[in-house]
Amino acid sequence: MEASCMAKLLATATDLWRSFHRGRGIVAAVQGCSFRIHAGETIAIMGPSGCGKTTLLNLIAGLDVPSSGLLDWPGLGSSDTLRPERIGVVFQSANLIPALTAVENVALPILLGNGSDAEARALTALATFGVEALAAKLPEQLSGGQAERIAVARAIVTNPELVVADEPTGQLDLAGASIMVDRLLAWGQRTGSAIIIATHDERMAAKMSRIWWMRHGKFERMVERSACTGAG
Ligand SMILES: Nc1ncnc2c1ncn2[C@@H]1O[C@H](COP(=O)(O)OP(=O)(O)OP(=O)(O)O)[C@@H](O)[C@H]1O
Repeated sequence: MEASCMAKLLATATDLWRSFHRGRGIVAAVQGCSFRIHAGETIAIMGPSGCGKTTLLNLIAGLDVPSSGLLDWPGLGSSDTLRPERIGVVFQSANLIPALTAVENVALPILLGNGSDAEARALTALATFGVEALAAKLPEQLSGGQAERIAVARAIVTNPELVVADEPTGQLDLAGASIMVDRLLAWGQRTGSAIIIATHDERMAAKMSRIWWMRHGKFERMVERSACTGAG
């Protein structure tokens, strides 16, 4: 699905700031960012280490609250009902639960939402990323790249309208990263979901319809390839 300004507005932010106390000082990790995210959009957040990508993703996913500014999810509901149904999250370094098998990890968001057919849906999500054969493995038996594929399967298992992924391909080689992102984008096209990934890899970012370049907590440059420019 091609995103357009007619597409459902999922999230909107105006002059978003997030600061942290560190020692005696304050770090302003996100500084005055404004944007809109529509259904079907694919967005890469790029920029040097420490520029604020993870902090911004955590705000968009409702995992953290801004220090100031407005953040709203008009198409997704209130901030306390966003996850796991409406927003799927891929954390940096996969973050699988060690005591659960791959399929149990992937089924977890469905079980948390009291959904049905959790195992069957988890197997389908694993198959989307070609890792259904790993269903019975524990995280300690997986390579970093396999764990990343399973973490992405977990993020899409509830068919969320927005997927937020923090460096989801860091452990994969170029070919593996490309296949995984292609499968995620194909899933997004089928479902009409929006996908935002933070990445250091320009080849992955080039697959997305928008690129937000960050520096020192601010949007330095926004590259828009789709008709809908949601900045500001
Ligand atoms: N909980 C926290 N407490 C204090 N400082 C923090 C906290 N979280 C992030 N920061 C600081 O905010 C800034 C932005 O960090 P963030 O993790 O968002 O950057 P990033 O672009 O995701 O980096 P990377 O590419 O290395 O993952 C950094 O200076 C970081 O040290």
